Amino acid sequence: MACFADTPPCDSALFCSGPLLHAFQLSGLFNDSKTFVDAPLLPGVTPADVLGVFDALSPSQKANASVLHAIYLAHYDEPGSDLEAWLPPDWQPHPPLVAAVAARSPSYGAWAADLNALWHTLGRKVVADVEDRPDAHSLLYVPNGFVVPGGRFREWYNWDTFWILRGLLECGLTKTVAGMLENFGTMVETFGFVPNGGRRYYIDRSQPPLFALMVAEYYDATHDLGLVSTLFPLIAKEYGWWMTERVVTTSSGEMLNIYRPKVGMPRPEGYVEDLQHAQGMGPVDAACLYAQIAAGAETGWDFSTRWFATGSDISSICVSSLAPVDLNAFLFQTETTLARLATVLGRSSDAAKYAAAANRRAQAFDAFFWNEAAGQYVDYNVSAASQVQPPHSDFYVASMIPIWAGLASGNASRSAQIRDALQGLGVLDFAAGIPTSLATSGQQWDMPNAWAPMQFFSIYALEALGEASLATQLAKTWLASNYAAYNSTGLMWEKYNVLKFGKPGGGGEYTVATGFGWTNGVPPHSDFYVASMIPIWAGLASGNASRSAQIRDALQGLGVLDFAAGIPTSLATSGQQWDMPNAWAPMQFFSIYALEALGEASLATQLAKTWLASNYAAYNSTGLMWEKYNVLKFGKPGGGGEYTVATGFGWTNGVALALLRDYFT
Ligand SMILES: OC[C@H]1O[C@H](O[C@H]2O[C@H](CO)[C@@H](O)[C@H](O)[C@H]2O)[C@H](O)[C@@H](O)[C@@H]1O
Repeated sequence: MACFADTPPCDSALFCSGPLLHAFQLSGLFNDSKTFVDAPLLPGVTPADVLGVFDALSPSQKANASVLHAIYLAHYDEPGSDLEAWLPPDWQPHPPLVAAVAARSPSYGAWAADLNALWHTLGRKVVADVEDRPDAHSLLYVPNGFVVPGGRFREWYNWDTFWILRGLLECGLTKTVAGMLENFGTMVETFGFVPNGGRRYYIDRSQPPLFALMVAEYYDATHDLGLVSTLFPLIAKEYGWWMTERVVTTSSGEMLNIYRPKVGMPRPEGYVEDLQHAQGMGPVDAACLYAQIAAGAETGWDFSTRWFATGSDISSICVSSLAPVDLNAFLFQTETTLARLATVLGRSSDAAKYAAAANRRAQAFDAFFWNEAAGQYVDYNVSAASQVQPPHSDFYVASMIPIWAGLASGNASRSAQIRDALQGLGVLDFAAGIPTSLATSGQQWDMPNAWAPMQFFSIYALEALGEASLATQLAKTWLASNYAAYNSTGLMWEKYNVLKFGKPGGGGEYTVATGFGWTNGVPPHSDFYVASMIPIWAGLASGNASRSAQIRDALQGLGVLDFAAGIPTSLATSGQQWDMPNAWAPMQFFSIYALEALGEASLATQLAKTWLASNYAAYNSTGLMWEKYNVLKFGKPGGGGEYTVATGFGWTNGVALALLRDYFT
């Protein structure tokens, strides 16, 4: 197994490795390891400034959370403040798809209209400061606006973008798609590949390669040969990267692809978790483990028993010795697509070269990945020179991906065998979609989670098998479950529970996110309006423990309790005063006592203290109490709307006095 001791994910002493990162991540100041590494430096602050202040601390100060918190407040801006809300310029309120769906089902038509409004909520652009001061940000600069997944995933993601682009194209946003493809082109120019996501802490690894397929989707929707001919050398370059940096040669001489980032340190965005996984290990074993954890993230399946040698023990993760069935199917599709685009562009020798590569890979699929006894395509263990005997689950949904890629097409007996195997395993019989695996491990890429991209592959795989009615049934079940969850929560979710119709999934390192790019939908403008706290303050959820926990999880998933200066009015940046980034005193009041009513006293205390501290900082620097405050900028007044922000200020003072009584006496 490859190990790369002392190799950091990137060369930043703020965002990727080093004593400062270590101290802050272990300080307990952040609920999620990703928060700290998403915070840029304030304007005027340089990496040398903050590193200098940190280096001058004594060892005990470096371990003191209050000291670190003060340094954080003085030097760092809000996580995500270097991304601005961006409305795609080609967005249209009534795309033809919505009318077509509405004609068959008015309720799904209304839902599709809401999904089209996704692009309002999830559109982002990188602010100019990221280009001007790249070392002050973990965000990577890209020139064009893009669409993010949502929740804690504030930046673009590599393979998520394939489904986001599909949705954008369905809604007619071809210019936006062109811009996002150009962004990826700049990534390949810089790094040789598209990284995992738009942060420098992701540049040590990629994700399942779908860039060529994204370009093909765009070409099929627009026939814009100009952009395709610009991007062709870049998708070819990225394919070359996979064929040199992520390849092994088997003892019989075939080249198979693997996931293998060259890193030997914890993931900055999963720092605390990775240190915990390596607890008790010596430095060499720990470095090997970090490489395998990063490889797990590169698979997009982070994490799953699919990669574990023992049970559900993540410390036994061993990814790089496997040639994953889905990665090799994606590269088969990449080769096929490169051949097709080369033909369209009149590059006949390239077309022949990539068609030959696809042909070789199709043969390798039969030799290495097809398991006759199981009636499935399975991962191949290159180190052991044998197919993986599923240690934990008789089924991983990755086995559907070669079928989607067309590798079983035209083979009637194999198609029937696969269908029988799927029916025998019962994986098409679940209440809410096809499961990720049959192993219940607590990891997010296992039972009971069902992910949108895996439904997509499975539905089109069933079509490719000639099983149209099974495909339709799975599509309908999935949509019905998404719709039920949307109706009851007003949200689209990152993943769903395959056992519980209409319920979100869970497990893994972070609270299930909402948004959500690849699931394709959100409510019209904002995932959250603070008015939703008022029924809770009024006691309408009191005494209902499961609903209270669900509300808390939703608030945490949305990240609305993580802002620098209180709870925001909404997540929509509209320029109106009752929207982001404004925080109003009465809404803090309702929210704080709503959290108490949920039984979340420590969250309530934290919000009360944050709000009072921000009021107090503003008072200290301006001598004034303000009508509203900026939730992104600690100690600063708010703005927007029809008039200049007022001072005085009646209800701000009343709320402050009430909170001082309840939380400071
Ligand atoms: O912070 C933990 C991990 O989060 C990401 O992985 C998950 O979300 C991605 C965005 O939707 C998705 O592409 C991936 O398949 C999910 O497992 C991130 O990509 C990981 O690198 C990161 O360690």
